[in-house]
Amino acid sequence: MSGFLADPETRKILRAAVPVTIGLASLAYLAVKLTSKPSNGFTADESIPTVRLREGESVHDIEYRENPERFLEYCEKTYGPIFNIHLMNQKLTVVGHPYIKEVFTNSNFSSTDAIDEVTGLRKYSASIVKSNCEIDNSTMHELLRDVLTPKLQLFTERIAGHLDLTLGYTFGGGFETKVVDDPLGLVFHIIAGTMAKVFMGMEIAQDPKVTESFIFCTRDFGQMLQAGVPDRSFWHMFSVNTKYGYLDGALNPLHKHVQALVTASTPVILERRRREAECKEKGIPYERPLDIMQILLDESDKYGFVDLEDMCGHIMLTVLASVHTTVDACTNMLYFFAAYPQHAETLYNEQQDVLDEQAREREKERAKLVAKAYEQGAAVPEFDGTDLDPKKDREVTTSAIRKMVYFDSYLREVFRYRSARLNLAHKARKTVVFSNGQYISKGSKVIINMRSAHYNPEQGEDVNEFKPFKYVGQTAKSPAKAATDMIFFGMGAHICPGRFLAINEMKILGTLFLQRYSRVEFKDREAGMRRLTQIVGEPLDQALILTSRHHASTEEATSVSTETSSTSTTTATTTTNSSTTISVTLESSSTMVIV
Ligand code: HEM
Repeated sequence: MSGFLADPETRKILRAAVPVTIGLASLAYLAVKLTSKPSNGFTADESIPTVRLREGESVHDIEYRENPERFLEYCEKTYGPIFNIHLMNQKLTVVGHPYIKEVFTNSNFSSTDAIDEVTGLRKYSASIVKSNCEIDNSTMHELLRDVLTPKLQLFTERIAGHLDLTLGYTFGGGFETKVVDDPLGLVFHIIAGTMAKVFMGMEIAQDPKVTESFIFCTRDFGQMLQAGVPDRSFWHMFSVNTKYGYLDGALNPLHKHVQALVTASTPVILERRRREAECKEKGIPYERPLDIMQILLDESDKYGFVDLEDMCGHIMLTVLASVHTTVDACTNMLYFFAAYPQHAETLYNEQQDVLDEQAREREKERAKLVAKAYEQGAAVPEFDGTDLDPKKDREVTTSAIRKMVYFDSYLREVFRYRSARLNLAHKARKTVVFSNGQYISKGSKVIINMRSAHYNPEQGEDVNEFKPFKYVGQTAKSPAKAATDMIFFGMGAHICPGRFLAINEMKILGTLFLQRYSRVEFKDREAGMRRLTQIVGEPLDQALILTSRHHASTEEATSVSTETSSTSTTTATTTTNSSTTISVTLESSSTMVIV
């Protein structure tokens, strides 16, 4: 797998792909950014003010791009919570606090309609599934919400294991200082592999083609959706639609990714079926593999999946919604580590306390069992290879992750702080009247002013400051909880059903990352700080410098050279903050540039 990423051609493609890759959430952004189709026009409600254009400008794009947060703040102050703007070739009504909830919770507003209008998304996605094709079908939402999320804790060990392993070979062994030029590309690789294991299962995900599809399907889909954008001629659109949309979508590039999943899964699923039948025959319980593929198999009657290809099509659609968004959120989290190192250190201290406590509890358990055996005159129990194996004492477990309440608060604040722009367009299927009497006429589009929810002065005086631990101890303010002051994952019937998985992955990745690196810095701090509030889908292209925890305790740590030195391998023993002695293998003693 690391070989796959090390291939320079692949890395080039990946880097080029990243700015245009899309997940469902960023589709909304692209939908307004990339369209060449004329907008249907503003709502007919003339009481909604249209923001005045600057002299010599015919749209609001330049002013918005110059400083989105400042532009929105000015508009809110001047025009109130609801106003019209002409942005990205669209006539949009911006809806801000306190009316945002009325968009998310009214089924006559559809974000998929808004995306579909400018990308033709539905045609392409419907062509890779055979069941559940009707508009607004919520099969995957229900499956993720009702079946995956309750089982999420069972995935922690697998996620942690994979992340730990891949962090090692993508970001490096973890004990050198490095310049990572393309953190997004590396996180893409790490998260796509993790998702492949959660979605497809351990055996199927071993096939490198599966992870490749998890990485590249989003890029291919994004490129396809943009295919008709620059040229609006009838014949151009005709050829684009023929290629991708009609002929049953035969040339839809998602098909090859679905086929890759089908090919990798077929022998494994047949074997699972065989084992299940065998267990039934022998009257012994069948231990169901833990992955979304198995969930789909088990629920196929309920949800009407037709065959394996259909299931892989459904998985592929979920991959489009999940991988890029999670990669983006994880990379953005690393940027916050770089922007506010003092807070990252607080997170590290919290994890060490939690893991120390876990280790002490496990030690107590072992001592109890030994004492009992001693009392009973039995042999002293061996713990190696059992659940209480001392080697597992400091593993990142579900209960450890749950106890990291500073991390929960941190993530919520990252989500709040970063989302300060316009996002998530919705189209009105019928005329919708807001509680203040203003209305959006049928066919018009609204876009959510995330800033007005997340930077609302009602949240406290310091909304412009990043205060990551202000929610500690407030269970109602968990990062997954939607509220009028937290709409990072949307709200209402379509709220992101994968948010618990995404947050789990972020906490595990963050924990393992901070175990390895004591310092994360931007190569170009000024440019990096500007990336903190990028919305999902905009490029996160700032290089990071990582200093290993071990390295930080040596003199070399103070200087970061740009040269690559020859590698020497030494085995050493070091002591962590938690006073646990561990053996480490040190490779290369100075800076490496990962390209
Ligand atoms: C940090 C990562 C993620 C972010 C920021 C994110 C964000 C979002 C947002 C904003 C929406 C639209 C909500 C709305 O319209 O109200 C959404 C929908 C969705 N997300 Fe996520 N998401 C993430 C991760 C995931 C993951 C890991 C999965 C799957 C395991 C997933 C599956 C979905 C699905 C299926 C929908 C469509 C829900 C519907 O229309 O009913 N997402 N996501």
